[in-house]
Amino acid sequence: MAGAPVPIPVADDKILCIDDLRREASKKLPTGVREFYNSGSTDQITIFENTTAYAKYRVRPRVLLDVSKCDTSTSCLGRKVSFPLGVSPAGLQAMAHPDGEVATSRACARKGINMGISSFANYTVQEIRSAGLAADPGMRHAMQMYTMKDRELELRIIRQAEAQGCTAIFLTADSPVLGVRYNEWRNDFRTPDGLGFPILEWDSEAIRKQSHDDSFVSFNDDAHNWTRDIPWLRSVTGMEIWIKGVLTAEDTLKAIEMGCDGILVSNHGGRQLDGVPATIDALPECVEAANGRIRIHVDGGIRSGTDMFKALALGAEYCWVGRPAIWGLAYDGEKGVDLMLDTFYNEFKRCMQLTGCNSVKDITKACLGVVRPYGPLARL
Ligand SMILES: Cc1cc2nc3c(=O)[nH]c(=O)nc-3n(C[C@H](O)[C@H](O)[C@H](O)COP(=O)(O)O)c2cc1C
Ligand SMILES: O=C(O)C(=O)c1ccccc1
Repeated sequence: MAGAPVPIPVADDKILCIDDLRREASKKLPTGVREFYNSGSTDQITIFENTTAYAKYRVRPRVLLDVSKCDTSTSCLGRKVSFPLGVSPAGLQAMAHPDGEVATSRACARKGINMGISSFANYTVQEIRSAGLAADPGMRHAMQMYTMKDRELELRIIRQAEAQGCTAIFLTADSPVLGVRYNEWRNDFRTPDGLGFPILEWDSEAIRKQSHDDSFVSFNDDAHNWTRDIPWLRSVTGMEIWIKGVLTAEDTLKAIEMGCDGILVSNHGGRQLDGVPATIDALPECVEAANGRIRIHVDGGIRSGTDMFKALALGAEYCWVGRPAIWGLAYDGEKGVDLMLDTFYNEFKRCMQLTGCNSVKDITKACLGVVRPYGPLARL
C-alpha cells in the first residue's frame, strides 16, 4: 500500500523559491530603496551574468544510490555549519526592516550557519553578535572592512570585532571607489532619517549631509594596496584575513603570497565594476591557481540550492548570499530570512540527494558538465 503523500516543505503560500521572494519583497519597497538594493552598476551586465551564468552548467547525477543519510553539513570559519551557505556582509539592512542585521544574525544562528557583518551595518557589532549567540553560542561572524583613511577608526573597528569574538576580517578589496550606480544618482539616494552607521561612528545627522557616493569617498582610502595594508592588518590582529572581491588567478596568487587565510571570489553583487566576469565564471581560474593553498568561498547571483551545488562542484568551499537576505528582511523581517534560508537548505539537500551525493565532500568536478564549450575567461 502506498504511504501517505509526503508534504512539500512549504512555509509560505506565496514564496516557493528565491525569485518569489525577490518579487514579493520588491513590491514592498519604495523605488529608491528597491533600486539601491536590487541594482548593479552601469549597464547591469555583470549583475545579470552573475545569475544567468549558472545556467550553462549541467549537473551529472549518479542514480540508484542510498541517499537516506545525506549529510549537508560542512565547516566554515573554524566551526561546523549545517550547510554551506552564509549571509554576505551587506550594509543598510535596517532600511529593509527595522530589525535589520540583528534579525539576519538570529535567523543565521537558528539555521546553524555564519554571517558577515558590514561596516555599514545599522547595528553595532555587539548587538549583531549577541543576537546570534543567544540562539547559537557557536555562531561565527566575519567583520567586513574597507581600508580607511582614518587608521585610528579602522583600528577601533578591529578591536570591537575582536572584543565581540568575530573570527575573521573580510577585507573588501574591490572598492577603492564606488561603482558607477546611475540609480543612486538619479534617485539622489540617501540613507533614510534615523538610521546611522554605528560601527563607523556616524549618526543619522552626519550621514544625511552627503550623498552615498560622497560619504564613501570621504572615509575610504583609494591608496589601499597589498603591501601596505595586509602586513599592517597582520601586525594588529590575530583574526583571520580574507580578501573579498578576488576575480583572477593573479590576485589569488597575491593573496597566497601575502599569507591571507582565504579569498571570497566576489564582484560585490555586480555593484562595483560592471563588465567583470560572473563569479561562477571567475571561480575556476582562482581554484586552479590556488591549487589547494588557500580557502576559497564565493558569492554573487546564487539563487538556488542547485547554484550552490554548482559552485561547490567548481571548487568553492562555501557560498554566501547578499540580496536574498535583504529580500527576506523586506518581506517579513526575521521570518523572511528564515524562509530564505529554509528554501536554500531544502533545495540544496534535494540536489545532493538527486545527484547521489551523501556528503559535501562528494560534490566534485565530476558532478558537472557544460552545455557548450567552456573554458576559463579567454585573454585577448
Ligand atoms: C545592498 C547591498 C549592500 C552591500 N553592502 C556591502 C558592504 O557594505 N560591504 C561589502 O563588502 N559588500 C557589500 N555588498 C556586497 C555583498 O557582500 C555581496 O558581495 C553581494 O551582495 C553578493 O551578491 P548577491 O547579492 O547577488 O548574492 C552589498 C550588497 C548589497 C546588495
Ligand atoms: O552599496 C554597496 O554595495 C556597499 O558596499 C555599501 C556601502 C555603504 C553603505 C551601504 C552599502
